[in-house]
Amino acid sequence: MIEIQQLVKRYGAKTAVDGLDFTVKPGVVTGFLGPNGAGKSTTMRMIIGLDAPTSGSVTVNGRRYAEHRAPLLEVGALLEARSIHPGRSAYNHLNALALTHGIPRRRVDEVIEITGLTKVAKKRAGAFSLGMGQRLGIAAALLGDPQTIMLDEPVNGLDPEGVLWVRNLLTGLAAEGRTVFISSHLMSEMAQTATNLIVVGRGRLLADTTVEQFVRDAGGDRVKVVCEDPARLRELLAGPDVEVTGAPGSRELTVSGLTTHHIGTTAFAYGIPIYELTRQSVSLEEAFMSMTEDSVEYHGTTAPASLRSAA
Ligand SMILES: Nc1ncnc2c1ncn2[C@@H]1O[C@H](COP(=O)(O)OP(=O)(O)OP(=O)(O)O)[C@@H](O)[C@H]1O
Repeated sequence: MIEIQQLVKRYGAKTAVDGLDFTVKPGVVTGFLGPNGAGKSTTMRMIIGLDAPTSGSVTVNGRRYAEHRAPLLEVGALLEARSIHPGRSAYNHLNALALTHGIPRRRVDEVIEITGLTKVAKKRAGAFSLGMGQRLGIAAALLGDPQTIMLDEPVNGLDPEGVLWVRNLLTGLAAEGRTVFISSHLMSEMAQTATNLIVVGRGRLLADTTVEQFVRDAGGDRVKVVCEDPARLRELLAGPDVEVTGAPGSRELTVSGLTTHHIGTTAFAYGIPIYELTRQSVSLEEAFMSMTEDSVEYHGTTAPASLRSAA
């Protein structure tokens, strides 16, 4: 369990983290989302004591990171995948870490196997591809068999097979009851891996929710209906927490608060022909973009200035 209370981090005039409050619970994968510069890495660095908060507190399993007798056995983290000596082999890197933390050598072999590095374990890490480096970083994070695992952009540089591997690994670790906290700005990936979501923008908390609720709040439960008698269907569907909209003269309605099943069976019961009945699913990507549009630090343009001024 990671608990963050009123966390603030300032670098001179820049406030990177601005009063964050949230808890990362065990047993599920929690995604940490936010646009570039939102404060994700800074928050993660404070969780493992690499940076000190300006104010507020961060604890892992009830204690500050530095107060744990064997922090590596408590929290495994991947923040900088490339923070390894290039001349050292993966095996020697992990073995050195294990030796300094009282971790048995067989655990080194185990994490090498779990992360699929067996064939390259004796090679110089400097010659590793980005994906192999990422696997090595994850191996180091798992070395102490920690209850809490925190990974910054874990799928960065991985091929589709690697992405799937990380997804299965993380959901498996969470299923064992561990706390799994991962950052990304790849919404689509997060949608498939995480159950809970913490969304930040400009250092502030924008949402502390589930992936399901996040999408639903963004309008993901709307149903498009095209039918013969929209005015009549509208009357039949009316009820508390149901919203039906449609333009006059159009056969199309947009319904929220009811399932396609309910709408279809109601129309059928009253003999109203239905021409289309579609659940309008908003992707996590769209939901995220609409939530964070005011907190993106670096806006790109989608068209050259000449085209925009002509439009
Ligand atoms: N050591 C530092 N000195 C000054 N400013 C910093 C420092 N570290 C981070 N910042 C600033 O704090 C803000 C938050 O940065 P941070 O790296 O935590 O964001 P992030 O959400 O991890 O972004 P990204 O997705 O790009 O990795 C940014 O504006 C960044 O420029």
